[in-house]
Amino acid sequence: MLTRHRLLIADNSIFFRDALAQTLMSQIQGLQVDSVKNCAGGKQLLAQNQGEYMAVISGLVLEDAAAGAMLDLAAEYKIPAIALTSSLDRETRQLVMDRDVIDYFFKDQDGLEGIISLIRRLISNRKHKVLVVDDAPTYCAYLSALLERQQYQVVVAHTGEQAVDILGRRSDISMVMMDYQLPGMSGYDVIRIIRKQYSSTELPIIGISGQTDQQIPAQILKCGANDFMYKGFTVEEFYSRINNMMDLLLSVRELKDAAYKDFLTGMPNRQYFYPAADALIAQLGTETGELGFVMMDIDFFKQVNDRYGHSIGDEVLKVVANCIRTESQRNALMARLGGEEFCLLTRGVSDSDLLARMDKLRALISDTEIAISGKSLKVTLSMGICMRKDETLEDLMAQADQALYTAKEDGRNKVVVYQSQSSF
Ligand SMILES: Nc1nc2c(ncn2[C@@H]2O[C@H](COP(=O)(O)OP(=O)(O)OP(=O)(O)O)[C@@H](O)[C@H]2O)c(=O)[nH]1
Repeated sequence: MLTRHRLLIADNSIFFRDALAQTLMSQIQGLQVDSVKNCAGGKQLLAQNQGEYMAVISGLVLEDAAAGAMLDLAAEYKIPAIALTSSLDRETRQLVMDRDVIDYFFKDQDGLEGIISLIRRLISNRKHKVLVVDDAPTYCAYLSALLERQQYQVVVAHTGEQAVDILGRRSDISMVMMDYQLPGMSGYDVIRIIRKQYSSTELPIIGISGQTDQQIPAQILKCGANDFMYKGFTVEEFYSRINNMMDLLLSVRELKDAAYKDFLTGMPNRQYFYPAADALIAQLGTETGELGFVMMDIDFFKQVNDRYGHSIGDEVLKVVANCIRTESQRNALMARLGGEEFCLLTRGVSDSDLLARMDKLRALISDTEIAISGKSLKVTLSMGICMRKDETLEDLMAQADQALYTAKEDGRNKVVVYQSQSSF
């Protein structure tokens, strides 16, 4: 479902207002923009639509109010404010920075592009949690307020032990801001512990220090932090460093997605699957937990391509992948191994449960009417299952493959469980 976001623009120039609103709406999906020419109009909309606006973009000077009035109004409603200005002399810059604005832009083409990327960033920031680690509650509150103004979600820890505990329990933290001087476990120790679990591109850490000792940044960076700031930073420096770090994180995630996700179905690909499956099997170690491997293959898929064309074949692959995803999500590692072949590795699912779930999936696919470009078709899926303990991935796959071969030989649209020679 598309999430909707709403913005308020206030500016004297109808030309700039309209250009900005149109460009933003055309470039950012799901964005709704209201625009007003003065502070009175802005005041009315803010009162009418409380809790609706993700940001206010306002000219510094509006025709009916003192300079910066609309930005102050946005701050009263706790809405991030972005200033528009035609000049940036020392006095104007001070006027902007004295307010709770998250950024300022010139009213020109560069400014327009800057605003678009900032709004995109704010929308993206909403999905990210930053862990702030500082023993001083007032400083924690200050950092949290700065981060929340950029729409980040904030999680707070007051000691190193708390930070380690939070990161051990939840993997949804995107970045850590860490004061190095903490009671008990030091910031250095915490960073070293974090780095054993997460690399610097998986979880960026920005070290912070209230002391001006020049040894501190070097030591923090050597322990594994990505960046460092002294507590006397300016707001612009703070946002630049945070945003640079978030850009790095997102670029790495994009690269990983491109390398490990099948571009057609969005499922993990074989490059992702093999090491992840090896790790899952190794984790099992001496534990006595059931391990199941399912090899799946769409029946007569060549005929689908031959009869309906390759692009419809692609759509069929997506539909089948979605069925596999929704029916197999619990305790499973799944992948598109290639072509019309998918696989599933389960852990801790009993033999009878796995067989029942796979048969339900088989029935779901054979019953699904796939409607594409005015055509309607059905496909079936054959599956081979191997349910064993103490097997290597290679053995599991070979045995499931053998069972899949039997399912195809027996007429397809079947789930066959591998039987070892000794059980005959
Ligand atoms: N549309 C589409 N077709 C693909 C893709 N990858 C592989 N194929 C096709 O999948 C078909 C697989 O055909 P076969 O291996 O002969 O198997 P089958 O027709 O499914 O027959 P059985 O497996 O024996 O039931 C080939 O025609 C491939 O070209 C893809 O990404 N998109």
